[in-house]
Amino acid sequence: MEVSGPEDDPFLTQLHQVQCPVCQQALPAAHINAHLDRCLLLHPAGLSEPDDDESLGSAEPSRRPTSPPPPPPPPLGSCKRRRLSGGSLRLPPATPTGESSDGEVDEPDEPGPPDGRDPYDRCPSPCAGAHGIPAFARGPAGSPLPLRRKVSGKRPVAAAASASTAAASSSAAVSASPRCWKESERSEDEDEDDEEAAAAAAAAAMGGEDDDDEDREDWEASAPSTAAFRESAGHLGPGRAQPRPPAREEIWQKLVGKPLADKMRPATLQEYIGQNKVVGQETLLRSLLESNEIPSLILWGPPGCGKTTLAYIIANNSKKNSMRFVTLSATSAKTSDVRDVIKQAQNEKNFFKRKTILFIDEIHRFNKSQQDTFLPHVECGTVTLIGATTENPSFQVNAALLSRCRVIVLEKLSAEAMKTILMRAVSSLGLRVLDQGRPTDSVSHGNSSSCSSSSSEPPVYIEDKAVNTLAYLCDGDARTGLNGLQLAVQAKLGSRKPFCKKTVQNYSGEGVLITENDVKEGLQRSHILYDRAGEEHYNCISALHKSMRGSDQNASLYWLARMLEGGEDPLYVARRLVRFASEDIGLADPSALTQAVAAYQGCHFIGMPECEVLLAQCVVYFARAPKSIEVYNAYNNVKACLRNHQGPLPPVPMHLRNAPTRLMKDLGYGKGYKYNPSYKDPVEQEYLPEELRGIDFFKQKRC
Ligand SMILES: Nc1ncnc2c1ncn2[C@@H]1O[C@H](COP(=O)(O)OP(=O)(O)OP(=O)(O)O)[C@@H](O)[C@H]1O
Repeated sequence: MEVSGPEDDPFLTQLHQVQCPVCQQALPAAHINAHLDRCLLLHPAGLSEPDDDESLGSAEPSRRPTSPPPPPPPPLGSCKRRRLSGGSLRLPPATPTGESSDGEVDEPDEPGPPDGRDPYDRCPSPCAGAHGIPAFARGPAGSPLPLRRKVSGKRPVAAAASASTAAASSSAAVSASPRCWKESERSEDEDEDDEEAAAAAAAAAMGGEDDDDEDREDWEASAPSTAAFRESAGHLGPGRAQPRPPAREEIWQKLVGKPLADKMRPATLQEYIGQNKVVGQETLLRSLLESNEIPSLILWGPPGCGKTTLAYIIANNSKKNSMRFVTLSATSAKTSDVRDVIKQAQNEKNFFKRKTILFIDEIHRFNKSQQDTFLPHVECGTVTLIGATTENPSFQVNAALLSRCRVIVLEKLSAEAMKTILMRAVSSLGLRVLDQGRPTDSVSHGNSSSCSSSSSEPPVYIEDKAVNTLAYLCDGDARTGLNGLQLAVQAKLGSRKPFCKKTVQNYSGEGVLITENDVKEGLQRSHILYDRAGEEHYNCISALHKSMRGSDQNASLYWLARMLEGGEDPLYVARRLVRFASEDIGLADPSALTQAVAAYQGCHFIGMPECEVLLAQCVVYFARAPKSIEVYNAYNNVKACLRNHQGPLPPVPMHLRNAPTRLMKDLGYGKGYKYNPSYKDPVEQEYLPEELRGIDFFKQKRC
């Protein structure tokens, strides 16, 4: 909350005198800004006076209250600090989005009073020291640059205000990025990132653009943020000076804090790699997004393929079009949270005609009745639902809800797409890619910045092969790939072993080299992508069954190993083998059933890992065995016959009935039955009900 002071009262404003920091002249507070403009022209070096700066700077910490009680009216002359200090400027909050506890994001607020913090305090750029008069930048040689603001035609306060606008827009840009709108995910250091970005934008606006590029780069390297990452990845477009090739410390700093995958999250469709079937040019979803017609969607795909990212991109898009975007995670949200969101959405629709998009991550974690809560509201358009799920929505999402949503199937990212994503990260970290096939001087730079010849620090390299391997090993999961890269780099930089030039042919430099092995270790593939409770469980067992049916012993072993290595229960596989023995091998090799039951019992006795070979033996036996579905088909025919029968089922013929009592015998049960062993020759006897006489379930397809 801003503290009110005498300058707020027109009478007191006239009455109170302030001292010009340039010429030291005392004059009414209301005239100080107009005076400063003139004074700066007359005394261009005036602000370099160390005493003044120092006095203002040193006064600053004590001025900043932790909790702001209204101060007593200051004595004459003391209000110069209040008037000129950055803290008294009406700056927007560092994070201009207000979010409710459920993650709702509102539009940026109007610029308001700073909430007790001076953003300039945080900026380590050269002008940050000038707390009192933040706009006074200095030239490279330390000379002040007073004319700069004259060119811009802004007074210090006005310039600072425009800086604050720049800060706001910078902050808004950051807040529009996905990592900011999810309140629950915001960490303190993210807030700091935003504030620092805002302060930097303010500093840049005040101090000019040319001189502080280098300082700004330093600052960005030491205060990593999404903005800095995106900038170094070339997102800010042409015309920006490329950052200096970063040394180990700078790279290390960039990796501190949030996971690399989060920092690299794309904010626009242009940065969204792969998934062309869904969001490529001329796809339905893209045109809907471009025309701002967002239907209710279920995004279905494996982990790390970009579901949440796509939702964030839609969020950015919808915020631009003044829609509300509310996010809930089904892992933590309760039904009451959903109701609250719906209620707010109704109010927004009724009173402000604003649409609400509700994003529910992991929607499959909501039970059916929770899903029912928003069904009518999706139906009537109160909310547009976007759900993300790794599970097959046909099983996990309420059928009624499903029919009101368009299901978008995202695929695992291809190795090429993964390579692009990884190279983007490599570039933004400032690593250089070492292509072993090329001679020394053609080492490709991950960052196209100028060469490090000017840098005293040895550079950090990553083998091209290492990036390729990572792209393949992460199995289409961008999060795994990026975080694997992060771990590899951190582990290598942490150990601080420079690489020996002999290790890489043709390279004669010094520095740190991240190799394929580092990447493999970083990826930590202790688990194979396999979800015992979900989709992958059914996919793999189906692949095993089909491979055995197709007599492909290699594929059969592969799918078996993939399940067992992924932690599947061996008894689950063994049960499937018992079924396969009858369903697919049947009477072509009746001992298959015995094999399967034996394998089941063996697994039961000895468990994993020893039982894996039992299963492997059985699987290969089955893959090689002759196949017959004769029995299986015939039995299906019988079932169909029963199901399709019209009217009451025919009675069991009397001669086939058992007659354990006298009464039953008297009633004709068992009468006329021919006991086969009593006959030397085959017995002529009917066993089917009369109306089914002559039917052959083995020949016909269906009854
Ligand atoms: N198509 C893509 N283009 C560029 N980066 C991507 C893409 N998909 C994912 N990423 C990167 O991978 C990270 C994880 O992606 P995201 O959170 O969208 O995955 P997800 O499919 O929602 O996974 P999960 O189901 O596990 O939540 C992102 O932060 C982003 O850096």
